[in-house]
Amino acid sequence: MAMKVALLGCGVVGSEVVRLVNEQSGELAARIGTPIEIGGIAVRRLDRDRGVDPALLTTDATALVTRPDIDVVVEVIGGIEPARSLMLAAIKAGKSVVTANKALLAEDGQTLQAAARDAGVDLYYEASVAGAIPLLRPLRDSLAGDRVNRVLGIVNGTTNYVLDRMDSLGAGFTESLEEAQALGYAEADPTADVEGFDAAAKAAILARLAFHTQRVTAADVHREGITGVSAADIASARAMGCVVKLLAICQRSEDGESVGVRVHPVMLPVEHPLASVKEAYNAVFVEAESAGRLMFYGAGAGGTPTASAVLGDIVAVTRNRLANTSVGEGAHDTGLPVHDMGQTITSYHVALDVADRPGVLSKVAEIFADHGVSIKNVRQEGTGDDAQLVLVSHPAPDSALSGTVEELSVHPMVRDVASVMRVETFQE
Ligand SMILES: NC(=O)c1ccc[n+]([C@@H]2O[C@H](COP(=O)([O-])OP(=O)(O)OC[C@H]3O[C@@H](n4cnc5c(N)ncnc54)[C@H](O)[C@@H]3O)[C@@H](O)[C@H]2O)c1
Ligand SMILES: N[C@@H](CCO)C(=O)O
Ligand code: NA
Repeated sequence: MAMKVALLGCGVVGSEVVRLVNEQSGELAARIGTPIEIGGIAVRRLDRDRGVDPALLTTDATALVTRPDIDVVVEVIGGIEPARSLMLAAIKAGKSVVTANKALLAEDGQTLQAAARDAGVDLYYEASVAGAIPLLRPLRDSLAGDRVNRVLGIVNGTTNYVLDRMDSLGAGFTESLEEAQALGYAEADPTADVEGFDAAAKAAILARLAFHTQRVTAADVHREGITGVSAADIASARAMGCVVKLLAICQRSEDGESVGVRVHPVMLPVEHPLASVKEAYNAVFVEAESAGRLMFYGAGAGGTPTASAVLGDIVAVTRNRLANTSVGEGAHDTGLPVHDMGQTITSYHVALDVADRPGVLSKVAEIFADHGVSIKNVRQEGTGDDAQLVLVSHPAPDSALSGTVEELSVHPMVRDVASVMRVETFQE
């Protein structure tokens, strides 16, 4: 008997899921041992030609998710509601659920996982982080016997595309964002991309899986987007042999008692493996105690690559159903809390427009020292009234670094803080 899939949403990702399920039906049946069929597709409007059998379309998603013949519900609507209610209704009705919805998982993944455990069904969400890249199941399954200490990644394709265009072509922010939207990478509201909300949601999901701590939600993630990244920042990064990337960083504290989860622009040395990730590609660097460093790379956005991850999950949950089993994810909770950004150890790059006069450098150095921040290197560019001091700090608590910049920004000797950005180092 065929496994029946109900699809919720038929947009960029959903329409590709339909196409792939139909095109690959023979191969999928052979691999799984049973055919997979699309049993129904919930859409908002019936009057659009989607190239699918119109008899499959319905506007009544609630009825579809509880229909007795449906085995697996695939949610690709996005957003919190009605996605959450529909998924909970599906789970309660004994269906396994596959979703690409990072916003919902980051906000309320705990509720969904608990419901799935109670119902003895699966909730799979590989497409929600880094699109096509197999990342969540490697973290959940392959690294289940290891201790992950840090996850560092480019997890938003839109912002990587924009930053890459600004850096490699000198393109403007707005035109690059419009291109990313036209290519189907951006969220329905691209503010979610450029202000870092999308990456923050993914960071929360990654932190939960990496550190087995259920309590991380998107609200716990320190978030800064890329709207403040200027051409001057990108030029400053270049002068230091760096590129600017928006990174999601999930890290255990030194004492192992808490975790830090953050998303912000970073100056990354060109020799760092993440620095060469171009266009809308994603890449995630995982540092584990026994496995060492691992890197996952590939297409993080776009309808077809994302649909590939959705299909992989459909196959996995179908196999589990046939074996009469489910994963029961989220039952083990280390309860590790999230510490404040201020406590996180970071390094800053600071470029200051100053006058080239005696005493300026020593005053700037004194302000760093007053905040307990040690300077790693300093260089001067230009002379006279157009001088710029470029300083890179040693690692220090983020609160000490932001305090230093705050004091510098109001000091009469500093004409302007031309660029401030955190710096990641890399040792081979
Ligand atoms: N596009 C990508 O590259 C990508 C990558 C990874 C994850 N995702 C995630 O996949 C999900 C879908 O993204 P998308 O890019 O396909 O979005 P989309 O806006 O293209 O598609 C969503 C579709 O859902 C429909 N919809 C909205 N409310 C509905 C309802 N109540 N009932 C039925 N249909 C409804 C919309 O009309 C739209 O066609 C989101 O959670 C997104 O974050 C997208
Ligand atoms: N808007 C997201 C889609 C993939 O989750 C991105 O640009 O990465
Ligand atoms: Na993925």
